[in-house]
Amino acid sequence: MSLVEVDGVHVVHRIRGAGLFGRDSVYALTDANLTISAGETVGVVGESGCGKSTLAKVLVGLQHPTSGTVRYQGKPLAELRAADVGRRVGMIFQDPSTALNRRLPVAKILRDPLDVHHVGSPAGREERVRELMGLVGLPSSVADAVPSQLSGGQRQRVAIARALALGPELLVADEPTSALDVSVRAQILNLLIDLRDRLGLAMVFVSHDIQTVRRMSDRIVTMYLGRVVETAPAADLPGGARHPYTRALFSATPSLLHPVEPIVLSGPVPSATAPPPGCPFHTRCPKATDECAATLPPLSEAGGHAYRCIHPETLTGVNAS
Ligand SMILES: Nc1ncnc2c1ncn2[C@@H]1O[C@H](COP(=O)(O)OP(=O)(O)OP(=O)(O)O)[C@@H](O)[C@H]1O
Repeated sequence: MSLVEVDGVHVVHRIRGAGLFGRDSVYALTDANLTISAGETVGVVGESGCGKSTLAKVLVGLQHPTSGTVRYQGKPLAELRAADVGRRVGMIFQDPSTALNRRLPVAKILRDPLDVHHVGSPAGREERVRELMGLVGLPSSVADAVPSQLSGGQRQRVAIARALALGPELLVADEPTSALDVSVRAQILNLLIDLRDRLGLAMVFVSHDIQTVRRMSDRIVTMYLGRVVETAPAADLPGGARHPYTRALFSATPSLLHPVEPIVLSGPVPSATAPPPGCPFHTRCPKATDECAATLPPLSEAGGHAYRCIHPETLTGVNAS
């Protein structure tokens, strides 16, 4: 059985706008389907506003689906108690400065989830806090420090330790390094990889940095305008990308090891309040035809690779490494 199943999830926000009764609908996530296996790392890529964070929040229960279901080992997330959610999934946010309570010392931040969910004895919780600090490489000397007394990298280590406090099986990391100094990004990435491997965690890794996502992930999900448009084994990318948008994302951040023919996209991403009919990508796609504008492409699936495109890219084989 899969660890997590995202089944037909839609998230629609109602905002003040020009629509009916002065309200607009923002289609943040449309018919998202995804399974995550135990121990698997799934990378999520796409331009700003394409729904990556919404998907991440849906996975941890911070965003309720407008429709559709998220299941953990077959149980709907909406029916799980908070402690059970915490034992299944932890989340790391982009900016540890805003994600941590700035008034609390590190040890208290890490003890809070254990206290709230009555995990073990008080002495056992103290021991668990020491263990968590060791796990993320924080010296015991910072136990009484508040977040403002720590470096950005140390703050993100605290956030990671807190996400692990209840022993989750899945870690959802939403741009975990983009708010950090370039010099500490690699350290935090290496820490995440090390923890994932030591603890056997599944991971959802959201990032704009497609080359890092490719290196870290088993599978890559490409999102465009709230839709999953391609899911592919990371090892098949970029040369095996079938959706032109995935190919375009890789071509925007070229790699010497994995060269991709440049694809220039026309125009901006359409508004999420009025996604175009048919294929959501057709307004910018160099291969679009009238049919693309008329009909949402069906899902084509083979060998763990799925995409929605009726004019898929041909395989270039440039990904061999
Ligand atoms: N609370 C909200 N109310 C209204 N619209 C929202 C809300 N949250 C997200 N959106 C909209 O939903 C869409 C998807 O947003 P989301 O944050 O998931 O994208 P993203 O891919 O994570 O972007 P980024 O890479 O910039 O973080 C965007 O159009 C965004 O403006």
